[in-house]
Amino acid sequence: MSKRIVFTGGGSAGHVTLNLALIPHFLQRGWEVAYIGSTEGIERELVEKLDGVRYIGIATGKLRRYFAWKNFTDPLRVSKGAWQAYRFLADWKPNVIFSKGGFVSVPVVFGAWLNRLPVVLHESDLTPGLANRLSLPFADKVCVTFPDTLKHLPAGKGTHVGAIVREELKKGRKEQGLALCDFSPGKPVLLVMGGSLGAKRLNEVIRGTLDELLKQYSIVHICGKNQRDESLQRKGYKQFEYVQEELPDLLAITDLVVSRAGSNAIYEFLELQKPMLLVPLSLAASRGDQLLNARSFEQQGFCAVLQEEALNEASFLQALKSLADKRSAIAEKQRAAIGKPKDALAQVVAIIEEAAH
Ligand SMILES: CC(=O)N[C@H]1[C@@H](OP(=O)(O)OP(=O)(O)OC[C@H]2O[C@@H](n3ccc(=O)[nH]c3=O)[C@H](O)[C@@H]2O)O[C@H](CO)[C@@H](O)[C@@H]1O
Repeated sequence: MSKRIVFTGGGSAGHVTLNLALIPHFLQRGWEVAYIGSTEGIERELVEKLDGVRYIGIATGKLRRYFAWKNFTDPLRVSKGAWQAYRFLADWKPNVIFSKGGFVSVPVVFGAWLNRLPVVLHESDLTPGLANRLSLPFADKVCVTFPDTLKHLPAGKGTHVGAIVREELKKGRKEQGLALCDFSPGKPVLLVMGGSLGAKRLNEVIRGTLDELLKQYSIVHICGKNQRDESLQRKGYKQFEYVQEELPDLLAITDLVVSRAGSNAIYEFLELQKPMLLVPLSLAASRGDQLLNARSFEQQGFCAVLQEEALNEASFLQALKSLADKRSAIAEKQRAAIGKPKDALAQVVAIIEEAAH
């Protein structure tokens, strides 16, 4: 009988990306693959495009750090989701569960533990997120992207595997990228990426400084769902809500990046040697994981950082200028870092296969 694996994780693209890179590998090896995600999250849209993967949508709720009426009904939804996950795992009997984190993953990991199934977690931020911290007692192994994350895990549970960057991101074609944006060759291209969910404040600052920026750059602006501003559309400024198959070609024409500091995105830019100005999600809106990711990259000389609390049009233009001035020094550090390849994907696969035994 073929082996079975359940992937879980969701809520934002960052919690799905790695699963998307791993799934084809298991399908090619003849494993049966199921994905447990939420009924309406981004993971459903991304995973349902794949052939050969069974998608199980479960009810989900969120632990919020602020008041919302949903705080009263969400515990019921989480209990329902936990029951749905438990039932599925008991019936389907997978050999192993791989969890990428995000709020949907906690009941799945708990259900796996009740069914005595092995669980492998993955943490791509420098410090473990809440979902992974809750899942930790029920997991057999944890793979991590940043070496320093091991300090936050029980001894022996964690393995540093490094970042997994989708191969297709390295295969972009410049001519296609320029054609997609209708850009003229020659002018440097600035890519602005507000994380998989967009970034409202960053969008405002880009738009407020657009005339100034366009004097020097062509701009690709990934601004998030329903955040396009058609009135600003003009030659040299191309807006996207979210990109999928276009991303490699857009990266191929990119000279400088302005981005949130989600761990997947910043490791992708590092691998592709893009000097980057990181604007981590504010401490008011998050647990501060992006700030730690960004500071770690800054200490290694891979990027410049501008905190959202200090973000305004003047500070942004100044930070961008200083990034442009330092770009060759940054590129040098980036080249040296990626000169030491580590096959992260193969390591994660080996850890999952071992757990499945
Ligand atoms: C608001 C929030 O909770 N953010 C978290 C989320 O970010 P987020 O989901 O933004 O995560 P990442 O930056 O890690 O990953 C985004 C992924 O989406 C891809 N992408 C993005 C835009 C686009 O148009 N197309 C596309 O394919 C990127 O290439 C990347 O692979 O997960 C990260 C990893 O746990 C955390 O560090 C972030 O703090």
